[in-house]
Amino acid sequence: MGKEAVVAKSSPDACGHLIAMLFRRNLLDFSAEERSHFVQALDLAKRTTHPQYVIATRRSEEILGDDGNTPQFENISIYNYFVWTHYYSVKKTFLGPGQESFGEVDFSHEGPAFLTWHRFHLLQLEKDMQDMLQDPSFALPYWDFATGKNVCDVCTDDLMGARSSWDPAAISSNSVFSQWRVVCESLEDYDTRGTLCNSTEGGPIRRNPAGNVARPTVQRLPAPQDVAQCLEVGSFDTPPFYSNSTDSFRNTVEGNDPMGRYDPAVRSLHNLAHLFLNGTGGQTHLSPNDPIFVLLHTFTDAVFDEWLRRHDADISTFPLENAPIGHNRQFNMVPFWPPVTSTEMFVTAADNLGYTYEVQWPSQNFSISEIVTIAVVAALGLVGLIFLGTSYLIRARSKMDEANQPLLIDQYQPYDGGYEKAQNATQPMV
Ligand SMILES: O=C(O)c1cc2cc(O)c(O)cc2[nH]1
Repeated sequence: MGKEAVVAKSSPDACGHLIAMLFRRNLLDFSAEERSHFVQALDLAKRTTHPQYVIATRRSEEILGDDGNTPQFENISIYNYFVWTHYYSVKKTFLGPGQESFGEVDFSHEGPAFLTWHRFHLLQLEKDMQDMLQDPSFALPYWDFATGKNVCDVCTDDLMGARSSWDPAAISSNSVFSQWRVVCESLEDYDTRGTLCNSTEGGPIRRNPAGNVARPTVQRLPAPQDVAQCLEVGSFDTPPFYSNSTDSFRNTVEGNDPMGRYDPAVRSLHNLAHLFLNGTGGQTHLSPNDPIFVLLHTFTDAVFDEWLRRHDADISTFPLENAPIGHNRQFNMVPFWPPVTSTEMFVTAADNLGYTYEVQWPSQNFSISEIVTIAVVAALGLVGLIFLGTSYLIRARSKMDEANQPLLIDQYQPYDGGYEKAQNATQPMV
């Protein structure tokens, strides 16, 4: 059995068969042995040719090559396939030589399918790694990036790689990730020649957490309160189902204003975590090349799953139509094969997908106005209690006084010297 997962229970799938439950855990809770096993598994995935998929390196118009007889496909490693699918989903559309490529289509961001797309992306990598390791209990861990801090706590040499002492934007040579080389970095080629990313590896991963001095707002990670607030947003998504959707859980967790108000300068949660990494992990066409991407997205998926659980997985606000291209709920998510729709991924993971997260969710702090309201109500209540208590005491006291001082009772005969008179009557006269 793999070290990452504890298979403690099973749940029935759609056909009623029992399936083992995978536990996606916090990477920081891993033992030294589990950490090493996970890092080695990622490194093996980077070096192992994908046993099922090849990638297209030219668009459909040129897929048979210059001679019309040479299919333009390449083998690719399991991890680089994960990078390629993300690149393909965000790539610009080539409109022809000399024309600017069209950048308004994004199949995996800025729309309702953001969460469902990345959920399937992770499931595919997890399954590929299980098969590679011949270990069905292998589970991806997560990085709880909502620390509110300005440090990357998983950036250590036993995990995702510390900062190099020589170059602040490089990974320490003690980490295997310093040896990784990125794919899909030839943007110029893709956009001006209409080629597609191929399996050729280029430069090293760049990463400089909290190091973007030009943009102070991305020098600190999201806070736990951001997660708590975002889980309160009631609608999954709202028109226009884009990056300016207000009161939308999807848009909030994706990383616009936590309360769903759109402000192009504001980045939070998922987007902020990407930009905090400040390098390969902050550029959409490249970001999965930095393996922190996997952990950032498992945590984002954990927030999604918690939202589905708390709000009873109501798909009614996931649009059937009018979402950006590729984002309607019954569309196949590009470029996954076999075809899969957002609807299939819009389900609670434990009951339907065979995995769950071990997370302690932050509780919602009260806002200033809520604190003032609570204080006023509490003060009024206290005054009321004091008033009631005092009047009760006064009444009780006066009742006690009446009982303890019978001489004050009206019916009692007032003192008229009768006792002395009677006494005197029985005394013999001297
Ligand atoms: O600027 C952003 O908000 C931003 C950058 C970035 C990179 C990435 O790979 C994503 O998946 C999202 C994202 N957002």
